[in-house]
Amino acid sequence: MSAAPSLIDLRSASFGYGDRSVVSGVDLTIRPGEVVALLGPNGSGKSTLVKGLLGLTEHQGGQVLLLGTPREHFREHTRIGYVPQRHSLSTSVRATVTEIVAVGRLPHRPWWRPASREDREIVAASIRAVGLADRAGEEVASLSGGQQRRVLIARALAGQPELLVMDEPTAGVDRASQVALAETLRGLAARGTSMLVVTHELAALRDVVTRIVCMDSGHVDFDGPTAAYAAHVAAHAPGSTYDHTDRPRPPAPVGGPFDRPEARS
Ligand SMILES: Nc1ncnc2c1ncn2[C@@H]1O[C@H](COP(=O)(O)OP(=O)(O)OP(=O)(O)O)[C@@H](O)[C@H]1O
Repeated sequence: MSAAPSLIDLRSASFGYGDRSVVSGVDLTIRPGEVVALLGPNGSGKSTLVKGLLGLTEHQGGQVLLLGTPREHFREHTRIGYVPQRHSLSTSVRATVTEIVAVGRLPHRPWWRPASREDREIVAASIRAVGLADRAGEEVASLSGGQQRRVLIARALAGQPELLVMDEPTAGVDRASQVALAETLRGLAARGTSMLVVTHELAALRDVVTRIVCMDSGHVDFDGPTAAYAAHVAAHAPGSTYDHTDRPRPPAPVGGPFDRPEARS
């Protein structure tokens, strides 16, 4: 086991809304350098879990440590970047890519101090990291949904987080943007960026992910390396309702878990 301090540490954690518990009894540790894919059927509680650990849904039980600090006392929110689900930029926003990404630097300086040269360099590097350097001066409203998603990832990166949490970054965008987003995440992983990625499109991230965590009905039912995930999928009878995508399940697994046709389309 690595001696590096954990970025996320959940012990029997439960999250929900009001009186309703959605996620319960979750143990999860994420360490620096890991790229964890969080999978599970629709409604299994993936978003509730990531929002819960970030303090955006109710913490109903167990322990939640963020960078070693209990969630209730954690104040350094820029150390964990978050790109929420189905979030894109309003087409009515008249701002350039650079201006939007620069917002990610704001928590790092007093409101009255103008951006420093270092701030500007970090913003430019964040835009390069998502492959949008050639669009930096353009208005975000002129970009596709997938490109806007990359702008939001760049904005999170500009905060120089130690962990990047993304809720379905490749969902609902065209195939070309999915490929570009996967390329973006690949580049970040190569630079050692730790990530927790909720996804249904595992195939797109096959060579990026180091570990898979699966949820079912509010519980973690698998947590292990990508190679072991194949056996987990195989253990569930073909044709059962067990499925980590919202598309029809094929009659039998084809090749490895990453090669399932429904995950590729
Ligand atoms: N704001 C909310 N208030 C009350 N219940 C909610 C809220 N958001 C989600 N839920 C409920 O929590 C359960 C889990 O939803 P959640 O969005 O966490 O699942 P998910 O695995 O992320 O699903 P998907 O893959 O469709 O995004 C669902 O029954 C959902 O109706």
